[in-house]
Amino acid sequence: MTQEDRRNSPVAADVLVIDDEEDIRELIELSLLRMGLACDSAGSVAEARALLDARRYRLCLTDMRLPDGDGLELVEFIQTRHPGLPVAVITAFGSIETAIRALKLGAFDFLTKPVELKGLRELVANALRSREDAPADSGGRQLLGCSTVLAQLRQQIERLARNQAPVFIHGESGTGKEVIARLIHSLGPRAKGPFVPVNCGAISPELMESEFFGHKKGSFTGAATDKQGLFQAASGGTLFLDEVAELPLAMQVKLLRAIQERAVRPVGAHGEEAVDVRILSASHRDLAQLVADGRFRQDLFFRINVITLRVPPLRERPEDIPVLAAHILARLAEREGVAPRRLSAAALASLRQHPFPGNVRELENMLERACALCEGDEIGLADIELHPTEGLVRPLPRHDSEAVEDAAADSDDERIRVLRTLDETRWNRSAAARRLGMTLRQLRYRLHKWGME
Ligand SMILES: Nc1ncnc2c1ncn2[C@@H]1O[C@H](COP(=O)(O)OP(=O)(O)OP(=O)(O)O)[C@@H](O)[C@H]1O
Repeated sequence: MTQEDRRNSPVAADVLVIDDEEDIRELIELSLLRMGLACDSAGSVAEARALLDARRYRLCLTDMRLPDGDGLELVEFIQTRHPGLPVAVITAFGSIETAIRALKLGAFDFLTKPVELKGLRELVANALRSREDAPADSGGRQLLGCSTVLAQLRQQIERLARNQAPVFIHGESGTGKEVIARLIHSLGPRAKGPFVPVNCGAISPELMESEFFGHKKGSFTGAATDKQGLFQAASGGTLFLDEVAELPLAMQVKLLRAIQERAVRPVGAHGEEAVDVRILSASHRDLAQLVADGRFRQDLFFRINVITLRVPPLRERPEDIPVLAAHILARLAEREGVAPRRLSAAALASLRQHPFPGNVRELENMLERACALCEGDEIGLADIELHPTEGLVRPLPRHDSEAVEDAAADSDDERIRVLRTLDETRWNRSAAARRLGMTLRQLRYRLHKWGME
């Protein structure tokens, strides 16, 4: 079959093998054929890219040295254009550094030359098995990035996924805390159970108990039917307490009890119901400091914070920006049904200098805006509109007294900042609050004060 025939063939092969040495290609293809797998092969980076864009594969195996480039380029290409496709590299004996670079870029494994058939078969079987076992819901998002800290974070996540300890994920807004929580859930033994995220800052204090533990019909005005709580909904799976620092103290006591007793009592019910949930939580705030200030209960802090995962802000890992940007641009292009746009070298360089107070979410918003503005297929410096003030915006104080809240809410600058962000997020209040570095409740408070809600 010629490359042209293959491109036009809708039937997917299982594995794409990329090597410029024909006898190695044949050897690999033959062993895979014996495993009942159909192969396509390519002898160069360009040929491989064309096949990857034209057909669907379950696995890709690439040699490192190719006549028009190297295997690392292909690993990067696959992470951005075909995320989710497992790729392994074949490296020359003794070049372990290259293998490590490939793993950091997202390859799942490597083989060394001369290729041993037993090792090859094991690697292929593993790749295909882990794909089949992969749970449907990891939120559809991967934790992308090639920085050393992110590679370490991925390793920690894999380890933590296997046990049941409560994990507190600490990082600024938009750094990927929810992506991480979903990964811990989806890589662990509870993957087939539900993942229930809850934004603790967005539930009104009066309804909190009923939201978490459920209620019985008639237990209060408006309780027209029995209602299941978040704990019951997450039973057998994971309950993710996002913005956990926003929980009122009274609710913290009840939550602690539910976690300790592994049981909840719905509002209006007489007895308790056993629940089996793993608790993950997250916040951009320093919980230990809140404990010291008497704003967060120490006993709950110890319960939920058995292990802390720190997610570094994007400005501490600018090397992740190219991979993230390419991935975001590919996703936007797929949504629009067009070819992905590229970032010019100058645009990329200036992104790497930007402090990104809103982290990956800010990068996503910025690129979405840039795609809307940009006319060609390359996004230039002029399209990315880096507002110098964006980098200077500090998160507002969150636990300060009403007086401080009022002063912040009253300033014109603050009003302009809030309104501009609301416009940018098309009045999606949750998204705007996150970008502004405040809770939904704080945003609502401001809008209410300004007579806008
Ligand atoms: N490493 C990453 N790889 C891919 N996407 C990422 C990564 N980090 C963040 N994102 C994306 O950035 C956006 C924000 O991520 P997420 O909601 O997980 O952040 P967060 O820290 O939970 O934010 P918040 O504290 O405001 O709730 C999402 O669209 C997410 O998919």
